[in-house]
Amino acid sequence: MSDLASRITKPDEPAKKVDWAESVEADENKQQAEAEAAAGAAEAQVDGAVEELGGSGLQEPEWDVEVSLSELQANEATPFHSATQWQDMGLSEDLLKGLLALKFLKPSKVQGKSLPLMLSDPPRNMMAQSQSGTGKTAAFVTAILSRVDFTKPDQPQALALAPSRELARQIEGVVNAIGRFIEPLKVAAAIPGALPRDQPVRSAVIVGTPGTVQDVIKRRQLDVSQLKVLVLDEADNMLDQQGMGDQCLRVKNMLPKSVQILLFSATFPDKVGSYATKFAPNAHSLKLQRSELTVKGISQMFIDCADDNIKYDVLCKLYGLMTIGQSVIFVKTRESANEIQRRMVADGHKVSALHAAFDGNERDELLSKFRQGENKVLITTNVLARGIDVSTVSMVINYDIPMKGRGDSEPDAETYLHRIGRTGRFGRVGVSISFVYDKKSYDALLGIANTYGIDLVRLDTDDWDEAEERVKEVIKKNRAQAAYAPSATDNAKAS
Ligand SMILES: Nc1ncnc2c1ncn2[C@@H]1O[C@H](COP(=O)(O)OP(=O)(O)OP(=O)(O)O)[C@@H](O)[C@H]1O
Repeated sequence: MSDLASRITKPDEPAKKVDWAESVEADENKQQAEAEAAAGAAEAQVDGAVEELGGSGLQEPEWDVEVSLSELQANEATPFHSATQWQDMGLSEDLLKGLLALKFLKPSKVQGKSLPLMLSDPPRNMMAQSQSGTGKTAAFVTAILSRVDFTKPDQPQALALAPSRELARQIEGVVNAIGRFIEPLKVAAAIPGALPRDQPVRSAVIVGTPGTVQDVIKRRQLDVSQLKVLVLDEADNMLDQQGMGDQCLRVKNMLPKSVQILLFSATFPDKVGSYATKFAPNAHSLKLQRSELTVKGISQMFIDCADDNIKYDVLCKLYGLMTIGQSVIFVKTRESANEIQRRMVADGHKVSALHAAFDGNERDELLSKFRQGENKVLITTNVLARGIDVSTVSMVINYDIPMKGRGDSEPDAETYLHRIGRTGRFGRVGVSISFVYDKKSYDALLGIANTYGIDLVRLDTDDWDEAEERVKEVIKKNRAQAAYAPSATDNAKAS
């Protein structure tokens, strides 16, 4: 393990022996006492947890609030800071009201930078990259709602495509939430089973998956003659030639030539870069360096399991931590998702599985229960790796390291980044734990760590008390103060 060792940070504190149940109880009491003090700061952040965005509407657990969102947004070093205000962007009153009602008090960096470019006239294409959980959805939804002419509410004018039905539904929710003061606002979801067959789509905004959208256009259910904006969320995934690239191109070719194309993702690997440039020619571009891609609030850890069987035992040991907040466990196949769920349930744990073999309604219901906090642990495949925003997710487990290529020959660094990005949303902290168990999985994780310059923390399973304490500490911190605090040199420069 010498190579990975150079990327590994060992926990620095000495192992602390604590009784797990006692420490949780003590922490709960402390949290209650701290809750009131923290309330002011906590109030500054309401996001995917709010009912309007499909969340439970409950306040998040009163974990230690390390730093308020307003402090985080004031810090230029974070992706949550913007030099501009919503009020400077020429948005309509209704839109401003919608953003502020969601307590989106200030734009994030990607919002502040991309919106003026997307809204400039004549419209120009845009390719925008920003870390996971930094508000790309609100950026393109605000652009869409600024471009639509609401005197023609039945006329399709904007189309957003996403790689999964869950993400399309989520974006539909964000359009309705940000546009709640716009009258009349009509949004349709073009996902399998959601649109009545053979009836025209009478909505100004359509959010869908590429296959279904292609079908409804072909069947002349969707009149695209006046479409002004096309958004591809998770654009690198959507344009991937091995996946949905052809479908997206066919959809684009059926739209008016003048359509403004907006591509958003946290990752734009070189491989799709040139294709994306052809798909959205002459685009404004906001790009990140590879080293900027990891979200600082996510503590990335790994566990070296002796063999494949041990992975399951380790997972069960982690169960107590998984249910402090909410957790997502990523596995390679639907079959292993089912199998792990079956075993865990038989062993007395409450977990659900969600993958593409379930029918649409079942998938909607499962995710809705997870958003509401009814289910705390979700076992899934890459179908939920991208875009899904549940702010109370505090832990992501890579039960299988994501792989791609023929015969899973290469590590899938982009998918790793998207998977771990299901936690640490908009400045929160979270933990990701990746399991390695043989040379292939070890080399794959090393490759990913090298790609992004990640310092992985190794969790020592010989000392569970210490491992648990370490993870629990991170989960309980509501904000990433340490990670985003300006360094001493930054302070010196500023003064
Ligand atoms: N300006 C803002 N102020 C406060 N919260 C915000 C703001 N913009 C977005 N959020 C919240 O941040 C969270 C993450 O946003 P979003 O899902 O758009 O991230 P993303 O960049 O699209 O992530 P991903 O790359 O994973 O798709 C959401 O819960 C959203 O409600």
